[in-house]
Amino acid sequence: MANSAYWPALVNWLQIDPSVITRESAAAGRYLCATTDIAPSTVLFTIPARFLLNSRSLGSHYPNSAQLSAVQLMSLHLCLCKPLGGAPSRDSLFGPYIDSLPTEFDHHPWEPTSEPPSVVKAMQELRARYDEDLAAVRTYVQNNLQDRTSALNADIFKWAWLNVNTRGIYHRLKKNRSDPDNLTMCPILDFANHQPQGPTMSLRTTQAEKTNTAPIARLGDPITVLSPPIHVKAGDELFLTYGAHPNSKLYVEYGFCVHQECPEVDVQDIVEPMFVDDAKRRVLVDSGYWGDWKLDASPAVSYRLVVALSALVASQEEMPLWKDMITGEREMVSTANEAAWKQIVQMICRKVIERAEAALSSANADRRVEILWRDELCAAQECMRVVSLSGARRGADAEARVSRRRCSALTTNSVNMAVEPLLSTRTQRAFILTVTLQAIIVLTMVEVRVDFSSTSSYKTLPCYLALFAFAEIFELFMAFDALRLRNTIQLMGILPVFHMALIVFAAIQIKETKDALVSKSAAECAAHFDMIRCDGSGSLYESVQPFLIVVPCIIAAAWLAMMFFVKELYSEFGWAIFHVVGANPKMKKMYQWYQILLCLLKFDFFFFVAVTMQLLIVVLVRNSAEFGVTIAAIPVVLVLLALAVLAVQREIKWLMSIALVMMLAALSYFRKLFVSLGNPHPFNDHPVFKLVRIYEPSTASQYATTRASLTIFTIVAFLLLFSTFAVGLRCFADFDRGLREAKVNGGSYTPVPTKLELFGGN
Ligand SMILES: C[S@@+](CC[C@H](N)C(=O)[O-])C[C@H]1O[C@@H](n2cnc3c(N)ncnc32)[C@H](O)[C@@H]1O
Repeated sequence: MANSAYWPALVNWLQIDPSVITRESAAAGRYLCATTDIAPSTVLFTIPARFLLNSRSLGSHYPNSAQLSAVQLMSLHLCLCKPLGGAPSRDSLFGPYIDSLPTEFDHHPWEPTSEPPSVVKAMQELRARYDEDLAAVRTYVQNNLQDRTSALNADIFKWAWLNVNTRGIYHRLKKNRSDPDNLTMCPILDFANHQPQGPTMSLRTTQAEKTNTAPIARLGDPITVLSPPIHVKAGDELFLTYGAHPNSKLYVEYGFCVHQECPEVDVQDIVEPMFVDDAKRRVLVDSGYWGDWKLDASPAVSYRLVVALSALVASQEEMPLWKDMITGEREMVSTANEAAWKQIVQMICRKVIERAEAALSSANADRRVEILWRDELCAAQECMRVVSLSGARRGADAEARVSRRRCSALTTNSVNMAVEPLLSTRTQRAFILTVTLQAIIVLTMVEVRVDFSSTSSYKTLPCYLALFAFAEIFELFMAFDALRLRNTIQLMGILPVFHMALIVFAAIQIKETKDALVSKSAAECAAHFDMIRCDGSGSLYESVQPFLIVVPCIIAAAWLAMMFFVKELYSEFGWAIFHVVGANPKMKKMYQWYQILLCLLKFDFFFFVAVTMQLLIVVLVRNSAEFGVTIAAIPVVLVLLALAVLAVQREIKWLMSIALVMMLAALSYFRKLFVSLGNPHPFNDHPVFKLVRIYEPSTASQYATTRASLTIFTIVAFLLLFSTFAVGLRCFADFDRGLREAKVNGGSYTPVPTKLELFGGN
């Protein structure tokens, strides 16, 4: 039958009216698309079990079919029933379906041409699987179907086998979930092309899968296909995700490549020859870490490769430490060992880059092969960048320390919690030194050189200085904390945002201080000079002005230096995240939200204290009820913040719920305070605060600066708390999804499956 006529015959045979149809494109062959607008996750069609081509539906039609695997039996049936010479298939069981299959696989990669070595190896493995199946089917036919031996043509068998391999999907038919015979071909669904990300169709969980047993019905369960979880318009293509496969696998198993965000390279062909020591090879084989070693763009090196290379460079004495590492008892063998394997990784990267560049410079007729080489180049370049930033520079230091460390490393059983000990790299030390130095200089100037004791009536100035000193100490704490936790988000929060705000705040204070101090006109000062209220020679303002100007300059210079170090630290900490939660992109995303929340909670603390400080120093009347309420609020809020940290770290749902509700209450508190500050009228009857003094004409000028800064601080505190609440909800949604275990287990690195491994192929 002509291939274009398959569709009416197919739906007629299936006796369904699906809201989908097939179309054809030059790039991806036939594909499924919607015939009408479709609501999210709606049933598109159901294929009854008798129309599914698998070991159950075929088994009873072949004698001793248990001698064959599902792939072999399905391939045999297709081979015997292939439509020939333009006529329809003569198969009474699946004829209309077999007529809808592709007529040839000319473009499917079969003989290696100029693919990367790991792809060539995968192609050879696929061929070995094919040869084995062909041999098994030949034996079976000779023993059971003697009259059909001439029908077993190798070319036709290849066509049949490739159909099964590219169109077979997982379908529960056996007792054991991992039985390779849980495989079927499903009419209509098998027109769906692959899309690695984004909303795709899905299959309703079958009864057998729900009860985790073999299906009760003789032919198994039907397959119900659901539309993507979004609105689909008529004419839109409907995709499936075949699995989270790299291009090498898509190419070898399915014959196509797609754009990959995070390509990877299998480097077994480079690493294997490095193991000249048979004993180490055996250790890796016995522990299950032999092979499947990859470099990728993120996080750079697969954990299996880390384990293998650590063993490769470990001395005999270090092998017990290596064993502790793979059982999760320690993070790494030693700093020196890590530096050494990272150097080998760089060497591997160089080799991959060289060979990829050579392959890409020679014209390649096949676009797919070009993509495969580009993936290798991209993954190796990115890996090289990350590893050289994180390891090479400190490799030299580490090697110098190696002999000293080796003895102690061998005698200690302590678990290394971090990738590198705190402050062990030059970048970390330089970063913290910069923050500390600028804090010391600024604090010294603020506290020692600028004596405002004589201006105690002007509360604005001591308040500003107290705020500034607090901000410097807070920044120092945050910097240490970010390094300790390898928290890149916190680093970003400190630098471009917080430190920049400090510069602006310091710069504004030059004018604010002048406005607050110099209240007499030049004429008044000429008549009667007042050291505090006048400007000019001998005045207080003249003595503090140089410091007011120097402070923002120092902070700005420190900002530039810190920017440089943060860039380096960012790459260095990429490793740490990998060590904490592994390579899984979903897990990394969850970890990033978690880091953002912790960071926001710390900034909440700062802004809460800053607002409270200003209220207590300049606004509230001592001995008033409001003063007491504000003092009492301090421990409550600090406990709230601490509880929120605990709740998110341990994923305690009830505690997190309480923390979120309290955040909402605190938001309304800040909103009220903000409304009060924005109101030009006095607040004698404000329920919480009496901000009267700030607006009284007699004292208004003294508090002008504080009013502005208090308003800004209140807005920022409100926005921060609001963001904390929103991010808190996001993190709450991630509770019980494996992040806590990943953090606790640290070095287990078990990849969490992120996509349905739907289509066949191993
Ligand atoms: C299950 S079939 C899908 C229907 C198929 N296109 C057809 O013409 O019958 C799988 C095959 O579709 C093609 N394919 C699927 N997804 C693709 C994609 N994203 N890009 C290119 N080809 C794709 C490949 O040839 C693959 O082996």
